[in-house]
Amino acid sequence: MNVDRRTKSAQRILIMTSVSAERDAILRGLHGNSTFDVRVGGVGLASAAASTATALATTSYSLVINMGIAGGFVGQAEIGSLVVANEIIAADLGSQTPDGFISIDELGFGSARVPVDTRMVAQVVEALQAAGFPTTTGPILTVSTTTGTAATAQELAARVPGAAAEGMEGYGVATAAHQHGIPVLEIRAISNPVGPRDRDAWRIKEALQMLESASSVLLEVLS
Ligand SMILES: O=C(O)c1cccc(C(=O)CC[C@H]2O[C@@H](n3cnc4c(=O)[nH]cnc43)[C@H](O)[C@@H]2O)c1
Repeated sequence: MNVDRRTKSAQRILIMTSVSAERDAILRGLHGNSTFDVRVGGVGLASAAASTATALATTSYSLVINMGIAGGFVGQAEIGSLVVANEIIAADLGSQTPDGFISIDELGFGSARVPVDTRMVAQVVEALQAAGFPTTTGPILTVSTTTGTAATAQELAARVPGAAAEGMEGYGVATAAHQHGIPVLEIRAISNPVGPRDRDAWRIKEALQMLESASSVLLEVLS
C-alpha cells in the first residue's frame, strides 16, 4: 500500500528563509495568517534544499517562496527595493575553463536555471508596486560565495544579462519545489550592493522592514 505521509491541506504556502531575523520579519508582516508556514532553512543552497525537501515531505503546499535579504546589482536593484525573480539561477554551478565559465546546462548535466510562474510573478510585482514599494523583476542569482569584488560583480552581470540580485539559497529552495512539481517564487529585499565587500554599509534593518511590508502585501495577493 502506498502511504502518503503528507498532511492534506489546500492552499498552504511555504516560505523558506535563511536566518531567523528574516523569518521573524515575515511573520510580523503576515499577522498570524494560517495560510503560510514560514521556516528557517539555513544559509546556502544545500541547507536550503534539504530543509525545503523535508518540509515538502510532510505537508502539502500549493506554492513555495524563498524570501530574504540580498545583494542588488547596481543599476538594476538599489538598496531598500524589492526584487521578484523571473528566473532562479545557480550562477556559479558549472566549470571554470581557461576560456571562461561553462554552466551545467552547457556541460549536459541538467540545468542551473529553475523557471517560475510568470503570471504569478507579474501579479505579485503589480501588487507590490501598487502598494508603493520599489519593485523590479529579473533573474536572481544563487551563489555559494557572496560577491566581494567589482570584477566578480561584472563577470556575473555579463554571464547573466539583466541579473537583478544575488542570494545564497534560491536555487536550492527552487530545486526542491521543482522536484515536487510545486511552483516557486523568490522575493528578495536588497540590503547591499553586489560588489566590493563593505559589511558596514549593509542596510539590514531597512531590508528586514521591507520584507515585513512585502509580506503584508503577499497576504492580500496570495491568501
Ligand atoms: O546580521 C544580521 O542581523 C542579519 C540579519 C538578517 C540576515 C543576515 C544575513 O547575513 C543573511 C545572510 C543571507 O543574506 C543573503 N545575502 C545578503 N546579501 C547578499 C549578497 O550580497 N550576496 C549573496 N547573498 C546575500 C544570503 O542569501 C544569505 O543567506 C544578517
